[in-house]
Amino acid sequence: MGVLALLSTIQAVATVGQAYGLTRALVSIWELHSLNSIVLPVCIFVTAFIARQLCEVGKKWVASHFADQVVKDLRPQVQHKLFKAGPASMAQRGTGATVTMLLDGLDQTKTYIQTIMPKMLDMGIIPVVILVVVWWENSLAGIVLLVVFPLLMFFMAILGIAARDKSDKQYAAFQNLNNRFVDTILGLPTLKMLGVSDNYEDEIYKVSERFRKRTMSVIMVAMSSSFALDFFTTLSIAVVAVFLGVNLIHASVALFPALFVLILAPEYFLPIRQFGNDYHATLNGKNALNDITTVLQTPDPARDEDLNLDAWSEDSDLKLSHISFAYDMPHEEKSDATVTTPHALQDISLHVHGYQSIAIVGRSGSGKSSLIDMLAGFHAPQEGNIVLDGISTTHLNIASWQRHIWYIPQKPYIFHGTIADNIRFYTPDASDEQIQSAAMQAGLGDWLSTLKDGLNTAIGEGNRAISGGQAQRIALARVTLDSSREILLFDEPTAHLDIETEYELKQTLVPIMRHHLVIFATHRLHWLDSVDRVVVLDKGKVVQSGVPKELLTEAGPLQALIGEIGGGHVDD
Ligand SMILES: Nc1ncnc2c1ncn2[C@@H]1O[C@H](COP(=O)(O)OP(=O)(O)OP(=O)(O)O)[C@@H](O)[C@H]1O
Repeated sequence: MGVLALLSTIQAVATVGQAYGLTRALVSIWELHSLNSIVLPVCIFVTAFIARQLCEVGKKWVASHFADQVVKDLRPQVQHKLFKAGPASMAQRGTGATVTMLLDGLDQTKTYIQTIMPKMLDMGIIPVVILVVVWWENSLAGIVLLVVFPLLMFFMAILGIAARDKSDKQYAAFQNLNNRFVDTILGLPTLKMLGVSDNYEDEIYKVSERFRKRTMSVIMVAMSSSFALDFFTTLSIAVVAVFLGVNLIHASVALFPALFVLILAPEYFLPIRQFGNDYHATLNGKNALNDITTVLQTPDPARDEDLNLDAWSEDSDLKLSHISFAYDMPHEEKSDATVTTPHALQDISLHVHGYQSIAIVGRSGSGKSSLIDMLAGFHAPQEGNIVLDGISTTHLNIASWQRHIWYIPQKPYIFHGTIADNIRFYTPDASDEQIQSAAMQAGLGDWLSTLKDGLNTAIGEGNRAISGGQAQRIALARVTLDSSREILLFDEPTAHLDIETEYELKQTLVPIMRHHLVIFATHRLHWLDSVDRVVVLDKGKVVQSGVPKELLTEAGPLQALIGEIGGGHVDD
């Protein structure tokens, strides 16, 4: 910043020197002096011109270097913040908007910083230096310039506010477009299957049209603003010129000061004009920077690094008391005071002790995944209390708790790499034999024998596609590979498996359950024979809880659920 300010000051002095040399040379020629008399002014002009250009290049280099460094620092900070915020926050922002912020947004921020910062310094330094010189030469011309400048700033601010409002809307439309686009790409198989991909194409077209119109309206404001700025500066220069011309005619001012001031007048307005033009051109970068700053300023979810859980053993204890939780409202609904989100979990009390296996069942939307996510520490309850091994805490985002957890979501993520890499993802030191054995245990044997490269087959984004069931088996293989974690949280661990494969996997999972705390959400009620407890959820509340055998004999919510589903699968 200091270097940029120094270069701007040198540039201001060089601009004055350039105008001085030019004026001196012109006046000498006008007054018919010898050619020798213009050598020095021309040298001054050329030196000042070169110095000015060098300053310009230097400023660009420094600003680009600075912007590079800022973006280099920002990128890991934003990533770290997003990782800390967890999957719930990502779901709320939208994948498309997040990816755009991290890729295009950071590049736009770089352009914004490297363009606007030197222009702001120029605007603050160059006109002041020129004004002092003009005032020195002709105080009345100085007064004209001084009066016009705040007026110009005022116009620029008004137009800037109008452009900013439009640009905010355009940026929101851009984020919406990105989210829609990613949504459509991810949902393409469903859209094709339902035969509505054409409708979605129309929808994307409409959203992109909206974005186009908003972009056009930003460009309109930017163009009118540039026009207004140019008009007013030209008018101001004309006023100065007329004023000097009249004084020249009346011989109340000499030719040199009049010409010198006239040549300097456009230079006085140049920084503000350049700032105005670049401000509009970089509004997207400004919005991206705001977006990034908002992410960075979002308070981290409460995380307890101090609460220490050495291990989960047969004597360990977890008590949730009167827990309630509601998801954050989507951004567009936040401003609407009449909209409230219903609680996903309400007044939940749950006592878990030692190596138990607990099935959480309920209709779709009853809160099973939300409860599992809360146990994994992704959501902090808004009400209620949690006591972990005798220590009270308001949430389970606890480093030492999460170190003991295995969490398998409904759709386990498969990373770009080989099957073996994916299995050893959380256990990087596992040997090939251990991976092979974990793969067999998870029921991957038949599939692997059909693959030419076996465990070394590349899968994940852009590689060989795999089925949902295969992804879940890989996730289960990760679990069997790591015996150091005693708590298993599963959200529909067998949702994508056919009943025969599920039965095979059940044989693998049931022995694991005996020496682990296993809590899993499931729609498949045959698991009830293998678990110690079942918790029935309905509309976010625990409506029944107990030993499955006992609950199955009495009329109640579990019976009603079984009645509804008929077979072994609970669904609406
Ligand atoms: N990210 C989210 N933002 C807002 N509301 C959500 C979010 N995720 C879930 N919900 C809402 O919270 C409630 C509970 O959802 P949850 O996914 O926990 O139910 P579930 O029993 O696991 O359903 P399913 O069996 O269909 O997976 C539902 O009303 C759902 O619409």
